[in-house]
Amino acid sequence: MDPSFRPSREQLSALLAISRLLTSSVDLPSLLKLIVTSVTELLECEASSLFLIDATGEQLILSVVTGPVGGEIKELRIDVGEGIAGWVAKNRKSLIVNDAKHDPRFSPAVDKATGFQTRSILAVPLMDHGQIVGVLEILNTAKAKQFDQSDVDLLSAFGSYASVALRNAGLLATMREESQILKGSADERYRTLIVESPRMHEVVDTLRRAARSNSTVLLLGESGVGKEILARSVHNWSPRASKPFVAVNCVALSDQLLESELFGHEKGAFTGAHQQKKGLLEVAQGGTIFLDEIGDMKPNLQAKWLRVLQDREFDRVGGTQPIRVDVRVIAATNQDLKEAIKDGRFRKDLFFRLNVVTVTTPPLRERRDDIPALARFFVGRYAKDMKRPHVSIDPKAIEALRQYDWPGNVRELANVIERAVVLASRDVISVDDLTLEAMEPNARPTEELMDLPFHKSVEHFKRMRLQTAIAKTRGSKTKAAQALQLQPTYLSRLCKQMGIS
Ligand SMILES: Nc1ncnc2c1ncn2[C@@H]1O[C@H](COP(=O)(O)OP(=O)(O)OP(=O)(O)O)[C@@H](O)[C@H]1O
Repeated sequence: MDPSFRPSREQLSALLAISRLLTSSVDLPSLLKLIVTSVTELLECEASSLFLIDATGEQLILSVVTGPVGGEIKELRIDVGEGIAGWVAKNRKSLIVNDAKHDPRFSPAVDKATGFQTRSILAVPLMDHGQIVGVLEILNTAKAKQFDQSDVDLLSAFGSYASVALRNAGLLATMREESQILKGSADERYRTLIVESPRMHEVVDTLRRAARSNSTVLLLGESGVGKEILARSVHNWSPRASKPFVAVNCVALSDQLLESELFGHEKGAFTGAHQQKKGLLEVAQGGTIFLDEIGDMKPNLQAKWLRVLQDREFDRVGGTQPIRVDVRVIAATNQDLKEAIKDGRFRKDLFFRLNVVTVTTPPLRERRDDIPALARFFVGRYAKDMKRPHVSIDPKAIEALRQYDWPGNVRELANVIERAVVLASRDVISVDDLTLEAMEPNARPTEELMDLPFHKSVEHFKRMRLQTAIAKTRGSKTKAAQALQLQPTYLSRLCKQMGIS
């Protein structure tokens, strides 16, 4: 999105409302629908369609369209580079074509599938952490309206919300797509591990040694300290590196879904189980399975995991034949498992099975020597993502980061830097570009929000709603989620992303 884009008041409040709507939708199909219907309304166009990039990154799948044929599109895949959407995906640039029939990039294949007769079209890329995830198109068929730069700006702003909402809802879809899971180990965000402080060197030394064996590893530490990146590193250092790494978040899914995702199911095991399906454990065969937030696993599943850890075998849901697996298990939690055992929430025998190589990653405030290197690393990453290659950070800003307490740890630091890279008006990020105070409950009046730059205002607003709701319920995220009409798991994810502890 063009950083100089200043939406009108009406556009800003429409975008805020849409952002709320999109972030409160938790399942992928309804989110997709919501995206195309709200963008059609916001941009006052006749129709819109959304393509998502497939697991190979080489094709776009037409995922949803508005208009008369909305519900019943035939599956359509186009190559990256083909047609308008393909051009946008390939070049990662928005494109206006006001006379589609005479533009050589236009391909009639999409019109055929959607039933549209496209006259003018505007398409923008949907990006997430520097990677293209899809293309959003709006179009007119009968109307003679020409799209212009103001439409590009508004659609791009909308697109950045849509990408975040897709990232949030994508978790489930990702878990269902085996190829995506396998690709997960190459995820950009987890490729480089920064280690500077003596305490992190100790952690890494222990884990490197453990990586050579098949021992179960238990990673403890506050949210956002880097447990998942360490788990992926253990996998990469181990002899299993060429095999899959499968990450499973134990709180993101309902009990029943988590069980069938993990263990798979036989045909007819429950309503909707039309065919046999492999579970993630089988997908991880020969590799590593990472159980994130294991402290939140329900007792019934804990018992099944105990069997996997003891005997390396399990049954599919509805199955009678035990299946043997060869997987290395890494588990992580930010909970005090000993407390959880005392409260009867966690099985003691499972804890003993997990507690083989146990490593606690210290919070960022206890290893401040990591902060400068991490900050520079994130500046480089986001500068590349935002196509601002000359952005750097002032030593005084680094010092301010060193002094801060980081309740949300490395994730919070990454968020602060991302915001600074997006919003900084000059090429050197200064102390003023860091929104460290934003961690305080913030009650800026709406009027004041309207005067902030676009990204800042939306983020302040979201943060304010979350913090106020959590404060009102004296820290109960479940009650706060109820008050905000969000799923508790989704609220937890939002808090995590924004570094709200
Ligand atoms: N040492 C590090 N070097 C580079 N990036 C890091 C490092 N530590 C954490 N990060 C980045 O910070 C973000 C948060 O880290 P990660 O997801 O591993 O934390 P976590 O402890 O698993 O969090 P949670 O408990 O909330 O799941 C990720 O984007 C990760 O890539």
